[in-house]
Amino acid sequence: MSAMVCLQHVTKEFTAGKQTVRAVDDVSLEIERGEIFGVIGYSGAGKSTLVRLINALESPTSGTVVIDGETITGRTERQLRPVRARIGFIFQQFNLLGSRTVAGNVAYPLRVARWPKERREARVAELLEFVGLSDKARQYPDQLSGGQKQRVGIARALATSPGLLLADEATSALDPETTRDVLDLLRRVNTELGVTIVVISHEMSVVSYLCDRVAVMEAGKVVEEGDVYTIFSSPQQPVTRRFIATALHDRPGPDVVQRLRERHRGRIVTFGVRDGHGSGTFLSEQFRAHRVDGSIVYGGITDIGAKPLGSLTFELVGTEVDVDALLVTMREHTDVVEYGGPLTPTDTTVDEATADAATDDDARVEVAR
Ligand SMILES: Nc1ncnc2c1ncn2[C@@H]1O[C@H](COP(=O)(O)OP(=O)(O)OP(=O)(O)O)[C@@H](O)[C@H]1O
Repeated sequence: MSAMVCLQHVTKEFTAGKQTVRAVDDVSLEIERGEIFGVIGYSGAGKSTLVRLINALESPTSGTVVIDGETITGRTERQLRPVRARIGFIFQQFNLLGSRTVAGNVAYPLRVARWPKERREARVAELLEFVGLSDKARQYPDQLSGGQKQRVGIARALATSPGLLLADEATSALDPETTRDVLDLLRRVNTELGVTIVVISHEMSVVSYLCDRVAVMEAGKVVEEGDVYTIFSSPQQPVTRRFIATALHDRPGPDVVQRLRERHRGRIVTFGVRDGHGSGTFLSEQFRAHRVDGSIVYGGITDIGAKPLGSLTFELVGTEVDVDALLVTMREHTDVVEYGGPLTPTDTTVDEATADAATDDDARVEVAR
C-alpha cells in the first residue's frame, strides 16, 4: 500500500528582489494512508509552505510530490484540478462565505462540482448531521461561535469525500474547550470516514492529543520525525524539547525549586514518568524497599496515545544512605533530577520578592503542604 503523501527531497524557494528565502529545504516525508500526521514548528519554519506544496497550491523548486500514488509535480493547472478535488482544506480563520447560509457554505464545493440539486441537498444534510449542526442549516456564519464555524469548515472540506484533509492551524483561533471539541470531531473524521489528516500547528498540545506521528520543522527542514509518544518521551532536538516543555508544564522552574527547598525538610527530586516505568505503583514499591518516605510536591502527567508521560517531584525523607540507594535504583528506570536538600531563606541568593514572583501556572500545580 503506497503512502497518501510522499515528498522526495522537496525544496521551495521564494525570490523577492535580490533575496531568496528557502521556505522548505530538502524535505523527504511519507504520510501513510489513514494516519493523523502532525507538522509542528515555530512561525516561519515553513509549515504553511509545506501544506501548500501538498495541496499543489505551490510547485516545488526541486524535488517531487506524490499524492495518493500520483506524481503531481510538473502538472498543468488543468491536470491538478482532479487531484485537488480529493484534498480537503480547513483554515485558522474558517474562510466561510458570509453571504451564504451554513447549508450554502457546505453546498458550495458541490455546486462547483456540478452536483444536481437533490443529491447536493441530501449530502449537505448528511454532513451537517455528522458535524452536529443540522439545526443551524439556515443560519449565517456570523450567527455562529468559532467552534461552530470550524465545524462548518470541516463539513465543507468533506463535501466531496476527500481521502486527505489538511488542517492548517485549524484550532489556533479557538479557546481550549472548543479546541478539544474540534479535535474530537477531526478524530471522528479519521476513524469513522477513514480520512488521512495532516495537522499543522504551533501547539504541541494539539499534536499530542490528536496525532499518531509528528514531524518537527525548523528553518525549512524536518529536524525530527517519529511517533508522537517516542518524540515526546525522548526528544533529540532542542527545538522539540522547547515545544514539549510548553505542552507538559510538569517540571518545576528555578523559582519553584527555591520555594520547595525553603518549605520542605527533605531532598527535592523529580522522577520522569514513562510508560511502564516510574508509575505510581512502581514508585511506592521502591520507596518502601528503600525505607524512604516520598511526598509529591509538584508534577504533571499527560496521557499521550493512552500512555502516561510527565514527571513527579517528591520531597524524600530518609537517611542519606537510603535516599542515595533509592536514587541509584530509580536512575536505572527513569530520568532523575536532584535539586538538593532544605534551604533556609538566609541561604538564598534570590530575594523573597523574586521567589514570590513565580507564575500563576507554577502556583496552580504546586501541591500545598
Ligand atoms: N509567497 C512568499 N514569498 C516570499 N516568502 C515567503 C512566501 N511564503 C512564505 N515565505 C517565507 O518562507 C518562510 C516560511 O514561511 P511559512 O509561512 O511556510 O512558515 P510557517 O511555519 O507556516 O509560519 P506561520 O505559522 O507564521 O505561517 C518564511 O520566512 C516566509 O517569510
